Amino acid sequence: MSTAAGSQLPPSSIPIYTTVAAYREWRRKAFEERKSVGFVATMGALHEGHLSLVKRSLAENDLTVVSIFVNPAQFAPHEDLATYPRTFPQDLELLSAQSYTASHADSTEPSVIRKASAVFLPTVPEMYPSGISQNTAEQKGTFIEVKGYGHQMEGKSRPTFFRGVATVVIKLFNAIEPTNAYFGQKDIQQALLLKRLSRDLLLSHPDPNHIHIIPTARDPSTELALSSRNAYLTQDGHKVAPVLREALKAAETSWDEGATKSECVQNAVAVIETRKALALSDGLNVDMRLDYVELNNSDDFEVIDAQSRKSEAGSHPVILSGALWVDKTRLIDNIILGDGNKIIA
Ligand SMILES: Nc1ncnc2c1ncn2[C@@H]1O[C@H](COP(=O)(O)OP(=O)(O)OP(=O)(O)O)[C@@H](O)[C@H]1O
Ligand SMILES: CC(C)(CO)[C@@H](O)C(=O)[O-]
Ligand code: BAL
Repeated sequence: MSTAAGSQLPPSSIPIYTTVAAYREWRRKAFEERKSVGFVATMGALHEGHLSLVKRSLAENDLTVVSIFVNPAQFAPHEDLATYPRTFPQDLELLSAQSYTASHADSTEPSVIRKASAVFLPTVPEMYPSGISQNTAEQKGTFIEVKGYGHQMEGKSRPTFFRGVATVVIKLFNAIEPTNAYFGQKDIQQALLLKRLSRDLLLSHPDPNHIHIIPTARDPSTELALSSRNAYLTQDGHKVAPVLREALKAAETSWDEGATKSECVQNAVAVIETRKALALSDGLNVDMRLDYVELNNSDDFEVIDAQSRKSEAGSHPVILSGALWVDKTRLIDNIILGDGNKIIA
């Protein structure tokens, strides 16, 4: 299949658009034909987590667009932009293999097999016409901040992260004009913040109710949350990485049993400390550093009170989340306490 601009792209059964102008030609036809467009934004190095988003989009939309763009603005200068895994030919193969059979309500009509309709693969200058520095003090041009919602949780450790995410995602929404967009629960703060961005900026493509949060896909045997950065883990790193999920599960159990927030966090930390000690005695060559375990209100991301308990929170969703460094890999994970159905849908 020919591509809009690229000559060095691998052969693909899915059209690849590298410019906004070429993509818009395609999108115009979809508008004219009144086709719904589902959108999955990614940074590539695709895995089953990304594919679960693609599957949902294929099931719920006539057409599905996947973007692959490693966004410099969301990486701080000391972070891993240069080494972020880039596996485009493999990504295309995985995407090409996804399909969904849509049957008509009227059973006399033949069913339709849906596959991803387009890949949006822009260059950095295409997305940042005014240029882009990872150093926010040097940046010029237009940036988006969702004030008050980007400094807690992940934003505490990555202060410029959500500015970079909000900026690139508003650009992607403007370019793609999706009917529906799909984001993963693994990055829960990101997904909720993007819903807020859509609400605050009165977006229609997508409106906040058409931004969907999909449960975290996990390794079936260890429950480790799938993540592109897991590719950085060594063999020993893989052995200890599931402990973040185990720690969060321990905190969830404590919460359900009526413990205070502060006791829940202590229990999670204890699980990680025990695993660290075991790794040492087993002679594993691995460096584990807990970044945080915290419980935050799902509305405003503020930290909940140390003495809060489940009985006070009721069914209102609280985000139990954590980040753990295993050598150079920063793992994140979360569990929604309370009524997760108010968030994940
Ligand atoms: N395990 C997962 N389950 C469901 N969705 C996921 C999972 N991992 C990532 N996603 C979602 O896929 C989308 C693209 O994410 P991204 O390309 O950054 O992948 P990633 O695996 O999260 O990478 P990273 O290692 O940088 O965190 C985001 O909406 C993200 O939340
Ligand atoms: C949403 C996103 C594609 C923006 O670059 C990225 O933050 C991600 O992959 O989660
Ligand atoms: N999935 C989050 C992308 C990032 O950490 O940059």
